[in-house]
Amino acid sequence: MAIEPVNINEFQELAKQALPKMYYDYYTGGAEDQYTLKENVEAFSRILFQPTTLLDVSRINLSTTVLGYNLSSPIMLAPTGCHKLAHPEGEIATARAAAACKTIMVLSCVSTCTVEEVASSCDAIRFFQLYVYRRRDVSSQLVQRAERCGYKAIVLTVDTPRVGRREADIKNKMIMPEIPELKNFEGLMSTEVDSEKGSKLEAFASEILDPSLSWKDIGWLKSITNLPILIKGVLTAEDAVKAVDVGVAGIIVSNHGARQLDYTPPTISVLEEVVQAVGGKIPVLLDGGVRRGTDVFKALALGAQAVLIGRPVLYGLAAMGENGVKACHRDAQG
Ligand SMILES: Cc1cc2nc3c(=O)[nH]c(=O)nc-3n(C[C@H](O)[C@H](O)[C@H](O)COP(=O)(O)O)c2cc1C
Ligand SMILES: CCCCCCC(=O)C(=O)O
Repeated sequence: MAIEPVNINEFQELAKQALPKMYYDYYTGGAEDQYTLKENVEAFSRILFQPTTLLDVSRINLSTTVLGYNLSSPIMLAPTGCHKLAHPEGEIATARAAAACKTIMVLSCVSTCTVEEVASSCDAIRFFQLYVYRRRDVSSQLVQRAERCGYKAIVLTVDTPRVGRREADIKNKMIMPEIPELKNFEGLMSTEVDSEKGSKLEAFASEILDPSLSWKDIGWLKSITNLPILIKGVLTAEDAVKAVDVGVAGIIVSNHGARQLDYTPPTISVLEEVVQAVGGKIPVLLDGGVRRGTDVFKALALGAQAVLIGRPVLYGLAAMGENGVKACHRDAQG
């Protein structure tokens, strides 16, 4: 009889068995020495509890709200690219799991099911994650499509002026943009990459991502959408204050799962400074290394409104499709 995984590390093992090495390496890897990758998880382990006792815990309610939406627990699904590399149903399976778990799914703009396909697949609460492209018209069309299909917020990722140096992807000549196609771009922009060397993902990203993106562009983004905007990739009090000043609706403390700049601090270690700088004016969320309910509890205790999980979703999806995502969401609650 097959053994039921009981935690996210066991799901990771199953994902490793299920996936071709190139895709497993893409999902699991971080940038360069992967120092921050390890630290994202280990920094949680260094925070210990000193519990008081004899409190009535017979009735526990894990539910919370994010931007006014009710969630069954404070664990959302982070945007991650290309779910069809993990499972043929791709982001549709993930969205159905989000609906079943009553949580928010943030759809990556580099998804393998379109914004529209995901929207019509179920009634999950969906946010749309945006990269800003050199072709601003492509970014605006994606935002407008998301708005038309009922996505509730735009999550602007600000830590990716280029894709980080992921050495496994370089060795594997990671070919994610071509197989399968990045369907949101169909009819808008070519996803073909003319490069024989290294990571094709990196080459593709350098061609299309706009490295000039800066604070003034928040005004541009606000001018093309009525949706609330969250900024994903804040790691300092200074940037948190700027985010409040430009009028965004929320902040995600994130180092992109340690896939961008290596040697950034683990996210849990900077959460408190960001929360203090924001002073309760907007919600602060966190992702990076969240693998257990105790991690979630630590993030909430340090001021996060909720957390997001990235790789755990991909491991669940690769291992068992929609049911695997549901199980990983449950396991992240502890
Ligand atoms: C395979 C993979 C793909 C990702 N793709 C995106 C993306 O398209 N957009 C984005 O903003 N973040 C992306 N991320 C980063 C996640 O949103 C999130 O910040 C990170 O995975 C959280 O860390 P965790 O994996 O330790 O939970 C990706 C992460 C992974 C692992
Ligand atoms: C626009 C191409 C870049 C896709 C990067 C996906 C991502 O964020 C990740 O792999 O991490």
